[in-house]
Amino acid sequence: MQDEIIRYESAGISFGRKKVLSDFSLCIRRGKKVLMKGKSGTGKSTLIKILMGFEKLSEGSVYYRGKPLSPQVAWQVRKEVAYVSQDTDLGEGPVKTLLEEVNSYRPNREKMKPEKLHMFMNELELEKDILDKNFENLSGGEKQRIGILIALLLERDIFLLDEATSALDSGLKKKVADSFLKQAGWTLFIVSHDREWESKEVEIVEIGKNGTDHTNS
Ligand SMILES: Nc1ncnc2c1ncn2[C@@H]1O[C@H](COP(=O)(O)OP(=O)(O)OP(=O)(O)O)[C@@H](O)[C@H]1O
Repeated sequence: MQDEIIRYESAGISFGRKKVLSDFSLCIRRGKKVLMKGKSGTGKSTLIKILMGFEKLSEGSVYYRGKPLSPQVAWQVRKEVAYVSQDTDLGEGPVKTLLEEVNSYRPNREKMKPEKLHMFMNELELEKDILDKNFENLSGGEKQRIGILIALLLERDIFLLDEATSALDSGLKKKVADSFLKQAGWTLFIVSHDREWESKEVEIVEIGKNGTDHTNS
């Protein structure tokens, strides 16, 4: 299908002898919002890392825009998709400098418009003076919001959000979730334990304890 963005087919994940997930199938089409829920350790984060090329499937297949994942396709994913990981670690240095560094990667160049920066900072309730602070010294919730800020500044329309709001207070979780969910054109693959993501726009996929097997396609 032309509008297919991500598809797992009978995917299985093992680490050594430990089977984490088996026979998992899921298709995410353009504009869909999918929330993956399930107990800790069921392989949710790993499924996302596989798309980025950070981990590999042990069984089955994964496709991006209809193409089986290969190192080249994983590279395409990294250029086209905004990924917010569970713990945003950008190292040390002033936030402003880190944002400029992100901007220096060729595919993202000229994307960081100051007016956008201020609009997104406002939405994320980030004060201007955070730009001069050392990233390392920020709170967990502030680091998380900088991760989301970067994802938004990249102006992409496919997002992989791995516990992107876990350290935020409930009001802010809701605000962030709503601002992502209202974008009809965005494709969202969300891993979260936060209830704030559960809304009518979202398809919920439950992953079982021993690797369940969700098929929606
Ligand atoms: N590189 C790795 N090497 C060995 N084991 C790993 C590796 N990555 C993940 N695991 C293990 O695989 C299991 C699944 O991890 P994963 O982070 O994908 O789970 P999760 O469903 O996202 O959990 P949580 O909800 O706690 O974030 C865990 O038991 C984890 O310890």
